[in-house]
Amino acid sequence: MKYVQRVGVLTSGGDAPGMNAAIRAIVLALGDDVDVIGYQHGYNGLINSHSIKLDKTDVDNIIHLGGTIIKSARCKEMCSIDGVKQAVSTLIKDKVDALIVIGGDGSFSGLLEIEKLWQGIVIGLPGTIDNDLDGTDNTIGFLSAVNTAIDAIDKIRDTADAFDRVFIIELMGRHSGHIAFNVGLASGAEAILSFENTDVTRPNQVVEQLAEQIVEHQNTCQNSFLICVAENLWPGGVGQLKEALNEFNNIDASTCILGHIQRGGAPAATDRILATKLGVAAVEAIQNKMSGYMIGERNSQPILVKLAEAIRHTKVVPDHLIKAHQNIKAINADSHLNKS
Ligand SMILES: Nc1ncnc2c1ncn2[C@@H]1O[C@H](COP(=O)(O)OP(=O)(O)O)[C@@H](O)[C@H]1O
Ligand SMILES: O=P(O)(O)OC[C@H]1O[C@](O)(COP(=O)(O)O)[C@@H](O)[C@@H]1O
Repeated sequence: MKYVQRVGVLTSGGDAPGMNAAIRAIVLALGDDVDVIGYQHGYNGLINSHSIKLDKTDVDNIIHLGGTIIKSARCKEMCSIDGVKQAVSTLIKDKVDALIVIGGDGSFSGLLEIEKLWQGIVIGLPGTIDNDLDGTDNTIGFLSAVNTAIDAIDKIRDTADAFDRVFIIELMGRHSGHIAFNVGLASGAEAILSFENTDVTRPNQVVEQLAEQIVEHQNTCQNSFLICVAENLWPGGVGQLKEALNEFNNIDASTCILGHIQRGGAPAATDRILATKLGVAAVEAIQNKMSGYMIGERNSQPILVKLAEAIRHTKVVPDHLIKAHQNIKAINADSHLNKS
């Protein structure tokens, strides 16, 4: 294969803090001799041939910015063979030698479709706040989202404490509980309801147990009670859970959906460093003519994971985190009972 002269980059799916830091690292590591084309709005940019040339000056002072300077999107057309063919024809027309896609498992599925029809090098960088990609300890954006949510919940705790209120807080992650669990643990939530520890096929049982826990807490320590709930877990949403608690035991809970604030804001230090490390490693992989890999991180070291492996299974919340929450809950309940 000839020397790599032109590299395409795009960001796809939900944006994640640190995507800009990754773009910066890629452009700087490739240096002046390689052209970088930023395809805009995810795969739409490839399909509709919307792109900008990226050079060193374009990535000045972006390491601290949330969002993505080349925009992101979800692109339905890419899920059809015609869309994939169109994307490939743009890569050929633009004489691109390698394509780097920063996104999650959906975006990597798109990249694998491109790989089937295109001779160039394809590399994925894990960019999603959901942290659900197998083969990497963390995805770019996850820890920033966790920090943002913790900041918000600390504020909710103040007002909840002032009124001894019950708050149900919804965290992002439609299919995975990494955000809900990590945020719940770090904000000291009294309850965490996530895919890994909640059987929503038995909603009455869940409500009964939760209500018991709330009443016991209110009787023993008279303080706020925070419940972190993963998005898309409870049938009908957190509003329905509030209603169910009210109907079951007259519990008056407030709800707060943190929503997209979790995706915005400056990337945390950890994400700036992760994105820079992985961006540089992506360039190294391209220079070594490695194709079909996600660049992940294991024990602080960049690693290459086959794209197909990275998306085969959704990464689940580790058991030790679930246990840690259970143990803390039990110890907390005991100590309040002993005091009363
Ligand atoms: N099976 C697929 N084939 C081709 N493209 C896909 C496929 N699944 C997802 N994509 C593309 O990737 C985009 C982002 O996927 P999505 O699941 O929304 O986010 P993420 O990449 O963060 O998981 C989709 O809008 C679509 O353009
Ligand atoms: O911004 P949208 O399109 O409403 O999507 C919301 C979803 O995107 C995310 O923020 C990120 O998901 P992806 O990275 O998989 O795209 C999810 O946590 C959330 O469920």
